Amino acid sequence: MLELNDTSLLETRAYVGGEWTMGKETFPVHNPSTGELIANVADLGVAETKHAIDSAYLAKKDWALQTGKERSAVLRRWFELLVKNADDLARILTAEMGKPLSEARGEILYGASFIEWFAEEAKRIYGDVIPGHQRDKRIVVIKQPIGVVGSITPWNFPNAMIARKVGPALAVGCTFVARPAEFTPLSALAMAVLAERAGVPAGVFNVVPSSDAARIGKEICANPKVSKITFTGSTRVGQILMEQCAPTIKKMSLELGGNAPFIVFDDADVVAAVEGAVIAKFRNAGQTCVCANRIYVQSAVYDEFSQKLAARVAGFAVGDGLTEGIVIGPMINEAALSKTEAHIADAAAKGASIVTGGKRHELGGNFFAPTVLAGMTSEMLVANEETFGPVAPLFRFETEDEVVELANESEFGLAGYFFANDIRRIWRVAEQLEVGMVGINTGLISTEVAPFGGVKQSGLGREGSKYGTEDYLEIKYICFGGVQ
Ligand SMILES: NC(=O)c1ccc[n+]([C@@H]2O[C@H](COP(=O)([O-])OP(=O)(O)OC[C@H]3O[C@@H](n4cnc5c(N)ncnc54)[C@H](O)[C@@H]3O)[C@@H](O)[C@H]2O)c1
Ligand SMILES: O=C[C@H](O)CS(=O)(=O)O
Repeated sequence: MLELNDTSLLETRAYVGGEWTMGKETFPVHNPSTGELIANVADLGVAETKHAIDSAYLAKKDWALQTGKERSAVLRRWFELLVKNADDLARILTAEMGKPLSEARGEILYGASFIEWFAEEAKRIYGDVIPGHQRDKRIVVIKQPIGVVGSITPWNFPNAMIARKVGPALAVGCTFVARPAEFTPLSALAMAVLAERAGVPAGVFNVVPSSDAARIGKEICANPKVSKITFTGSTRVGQILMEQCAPTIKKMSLELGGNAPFIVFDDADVVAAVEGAVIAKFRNAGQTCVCANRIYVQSAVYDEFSQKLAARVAGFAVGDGLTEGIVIGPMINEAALSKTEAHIADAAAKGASIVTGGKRHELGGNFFAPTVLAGMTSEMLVANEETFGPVAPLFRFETEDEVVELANESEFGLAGYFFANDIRRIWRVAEQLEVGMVGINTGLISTEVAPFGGVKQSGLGREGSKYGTEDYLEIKYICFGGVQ
């Protein structure tokens, strides 16, 4: 049993229209570290999902009529409760997702920071006054909430990926129906417990756990009362959702897959680059959308970098995320392990060498040994697909032009990183990388104050920052005639 200060945060019922309901069915949630059953959670179907959407639709008028300051106060209270309960929320998150407790607590505070940020932005949704085009005309532009937002989110950051969406949505006056990943619904339900305590009105925030992602997703995409879909997950599912939203022309925000290049130039601080690679690659056991997926190292520093990185990786403590000092927790499931194995096998078959790791961990279960591969080439699966596991593939390169071309050889464009000190090179490479976000001499770029998002097939729109409300607003142009 999970040791919580407030056991009421381990909620297994769905939250719809301000009511907690167990529905007719349940589905199990297991701990990926131990395989143990954590809880059986309400398994809502299409009818209940429709009811949640109806509840959000009914609630949207009054919520939008509240002032930004009134909505801000509610979000601020929610933020304060999320922080106050961070330890319990982190334990729930680690239990259902597996990441080390320190990372889970970091995610809770990161997620809360979006609620805090958009509590502030709620008061600053400005319009425009535009000089009239004719003497008797006066032009005003106002911004209004889009309406009901449907949200579908992944298991790897089960708190922050919802917070990054529900924060701006509620701030501007939208209402929200969240369908969390089937592996990790408990974090979303705990957020709903605290939202209710914070005074979020009934129907404004709804959580619809379900084991049938495709069926519930179809309802959310097709329902005409839903005005917008915000999705975080794989590019493959993002494409499905785009097709399903076409008949009703829904607005969409998509935070999709990545294949981040991580480049170490010969003028880099190699020790700093190793630490940057550790965080950019192995955070959440590599199960992060902005993880370094390809590590390019210029020849002159290749041997030093690979030796230092391998030594750090070989020393990682692997185990249950609830255990103090663990750096690498379990992968989410067998499919994740198999994909990681397949990428390593493909690389080895094409000439790569395993510097450390390279196989399932001796702990068994969902644990995988943190891995460094050398001698990588562009023909390998790892170069072209998102591994989403604790594998650091090293590619050697000679020139700046060569590595920029290699880095951009991907249909993905979420994040990219490089370590260098020549300011002219830094500007050249930062401007040329075909990504939405660039980390220079750092492996950790995620923050609520900056616009998070990608280009190419990594998504549409931005989350966080002053730009984060735009995706939840409609612009209305009002023309006053006859003014003389
Ligand atoms: N860009 C970002 O901010 C970001 C953040 C986290 C994860 N991701 C990406 O997400 C992927 C890993 O997460 P995942 O395995 O949960 O991705 P996924 O696309 O398999 O699942 C994401 C969510 O969509 C649901 N889903 C799956 N099939 C669906 C369907 N047909 N219709 C409706 N919903 C469906 C899942 O149940 C889950 O809740 C990686 O590609 C990663 O890069 C991106
Ligand atoms: O998986 C990617 C998420 O966006 C996590 S983070 O925002 O990079 O921390």
